[in-house]
Amino acid sequence: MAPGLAVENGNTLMASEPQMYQKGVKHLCDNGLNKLPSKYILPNSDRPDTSDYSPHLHVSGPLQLPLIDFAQLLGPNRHHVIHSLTKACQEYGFFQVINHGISNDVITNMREVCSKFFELPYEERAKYMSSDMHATVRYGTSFNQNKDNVYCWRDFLKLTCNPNDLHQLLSGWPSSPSGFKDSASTYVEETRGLFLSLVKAIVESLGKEIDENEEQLLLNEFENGSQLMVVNCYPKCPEPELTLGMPPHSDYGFLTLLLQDQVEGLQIHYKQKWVTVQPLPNSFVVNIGDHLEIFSNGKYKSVLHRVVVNAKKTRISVATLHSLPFDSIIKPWPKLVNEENPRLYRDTDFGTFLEYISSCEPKRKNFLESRKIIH
Ligand SMILES: O=C(O)CCC(=O)C(=O)O
Ligand SMILES: [Fe+2]
Repeated sequence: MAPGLAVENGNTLMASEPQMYQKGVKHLCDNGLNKLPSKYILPNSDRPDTSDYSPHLHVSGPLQLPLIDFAQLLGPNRHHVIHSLTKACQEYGFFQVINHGISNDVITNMREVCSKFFELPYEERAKYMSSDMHATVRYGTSFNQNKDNVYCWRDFLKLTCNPNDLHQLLSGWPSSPSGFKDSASTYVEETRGLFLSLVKAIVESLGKEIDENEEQLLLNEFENGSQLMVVNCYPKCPEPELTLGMPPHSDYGFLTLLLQDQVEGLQIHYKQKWVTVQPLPNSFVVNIGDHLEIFSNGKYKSVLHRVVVNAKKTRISVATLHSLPFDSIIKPWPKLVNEENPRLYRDTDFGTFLEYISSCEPKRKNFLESRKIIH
């Protein structure tokens, strides 16, 4: 047992508990744990319902998200795929992309360096810890560790990777494990390429005529847009039914591309129920963020999702959040606003979004609600 630890009620506790939790879940587990510390125990109403939480107890089984075959999107069947995309965005706010063209090597290398990062000694990971929500490299724990009363069972590494500054940003990225910077920067560039193709298809799926010039202008904005990568680690949890890896939230960007491993954990709010998304090897789960909800004037909604943890396997996921540049104004696409379809959201600058996220527990969709115009 590490120095400074004391055993109480069969549970291992630190003499100076608050600091211990700031060091993250991985650190806590590495010191031996057979019971969930109270810091992570959610009130009854917020706990994952065990009938939802355990895939084996699922009445209807895990959810297979609508599949978007990216190769088909680039071929003669594009209009069919665009139609499926409209349906997926409207019904689920989520879809799964296959045949996306990002090679297995790029994905495998990324998975490997991410796993290795969380296996590094605590002191090595701690070099990237920062309480500054605006730091461009940030290792941390929970959802918003400065504000959360109950902590989530998650550690993360967040890297800002905006294309215009990527070269300069890279110098601050973890130098250990070896190959991290190479694998992660390749992954960032490849996911950005996929995002740009998906944005083009999403704009098309909104069903408005757009000439080539207009389209190019719109896409140029995204090309120089913002990108944040979040590597999430959810260690094995001694009492998974009492806590969550991530609370219900929507993502603030335009689209999020998520690479999950084979361990189930992601749940989306679908037809008033929490349903587990079945992992599909080497695919990307894509979901609509708040900015796309605003841009589409509410035609597409950002959907609440959360993460449940389990007692058997550590889970690692990589999310890249893509949107317009940080200095942009997020607003409904004028083509979607007319007399019959009045504008439903106020203009919002990106900074206000980020300010909100760092200043409170950004649970559920409170911020987006505050941007709505009530007619
Ligand atoms: O780990 C997951 O499956 C989801 C992660 C997520 O929702 C996020 O990073 O915003
Ligand atoms: Fe998310």
